[in-house]
Amino acid sequence: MSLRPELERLLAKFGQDTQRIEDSVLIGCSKQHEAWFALDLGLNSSSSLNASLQKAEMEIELKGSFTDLRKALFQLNTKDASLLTTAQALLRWHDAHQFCSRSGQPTKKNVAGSKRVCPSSKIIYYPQMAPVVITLVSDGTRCLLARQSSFPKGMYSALAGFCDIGESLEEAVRREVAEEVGLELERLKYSASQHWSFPNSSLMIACHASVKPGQTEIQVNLKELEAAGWFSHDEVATALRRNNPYTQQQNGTFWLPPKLAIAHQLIKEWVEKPSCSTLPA
Ligand SMILES: NC(=O)C1=CN([C@@H]2O[C@H](COP(=O)(O)OP(=O)(O)OC[C@H]3O[C@@H](n4cnc5c(N)ncnc54)[C@H](OP(=O)(O)O)[C@@H]3O)[C@@H](O)[C@H]2O)C=CC1
Ligand SMILES: [Mg+2]
Repeated sequence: MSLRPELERLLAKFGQDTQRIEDSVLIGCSKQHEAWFALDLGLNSSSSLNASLQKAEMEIELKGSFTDLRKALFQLNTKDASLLTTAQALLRWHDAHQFCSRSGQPTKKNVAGSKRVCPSSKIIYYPQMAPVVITLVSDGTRCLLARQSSFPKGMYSALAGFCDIGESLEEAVRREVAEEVGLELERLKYSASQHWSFPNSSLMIACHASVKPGQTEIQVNLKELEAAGWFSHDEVATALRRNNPYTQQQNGTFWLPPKLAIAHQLIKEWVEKPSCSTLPA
C-alpha cells in the first residue's frame, strides 16, 4: 500500500509544500520488502511560534507526541533505534550539504538519498561519519572509567576519542589512552562497533585493552576529562545492576551509560568476563 497520498494530505493540511516528499531518504525495508523512507517535517526551521502550533496540531492528527531524540532513542528497541539514528544522521547530512564546495552551485539528492551530485562540477558527495575509538582499559582486576564535564551528572564511561587522519585504529586507541590518562597499553582486542549520532555521525569502534599490572598510575588530562579512576569488578557490576540513572544522581552514586550505548556493552562484556582484555586478539 502506498502511503504517499496520505503523506501528501498531511503536508498540505499543515501548510507545507507537498513537493517536500522528494526530500525523503531511504532508511531500510520491512521483512515484506516494503521500502521505508524518512522525511524531515521541517518543524525546527519554522519560526518558533509556528513550529509549536504545528507540533501540537500534528500530535493530535498523528495520535502521538514529539519527544527529544536522545530520550526517544533510549526507549526504543535496537532495530527501531537504528532506523531512527539512520534517519536523523542522513537527513541532517543532506541539510548540511546543499551546495558544492568547488562550484558553489546547489547539489542534487539521488532518489534514495545515498548521495548528492553537483550538476555543474559533477562531484559526487557521500554521507560522512567520523571514526571514533572507545576503549575499556583493565589492569586485570579493575577497569578504568572516566567522565567529561559535559556528561550527565554522575555518569562514567570508557575512554573515547576521534581517530586522526592517517592513523590506524590501534594507533588511535594507544594515542587516546596515553593523551587522556597517560597509560601505555599492552594488549588490545576489538569488541564491536556502533553508529552514534551525537553530536554528529560517528562510527564508534569499541576495544578492550590491558595495561601491565605494575603500570597503573594514571595522570588525568583535565583539559579533556573531569575525572578518571580505577573501579573494582564489584563496583562496576553493582552499577550495571542499578538501572535508574535518575535515582542514582540523587543518591550521589556513579552510573554507567544506558544499554543502547556501546560503552554499556563494552563494560558489561568486561564484567561478565574480566579476562576479555588479556586474551589474544
Ligand atoms: N556511544 C557511546 O557509548 C559513547 C560515545 N561517545 C562519543 O565519542 C565521541 C568522541 O569522544 P570525545 O572524548 O569527545 O573525543 P576526543 O577525546 O577526541 O575529544 C574531542 C575533541 O577532539 C577534537 N576532534 C578531532 N576530530 C574531531 C571530529 N571529527 N569531530 C569533533 N571533534 C573532533 C575536538 O577538539 P578541538 O575542539 O580542539 O578541535 C574535540 O573537542 C563523542 O562524540 C561522544 O559522543 C563517547 C562515549 C561513549
Ligand atoms: Mg575523549
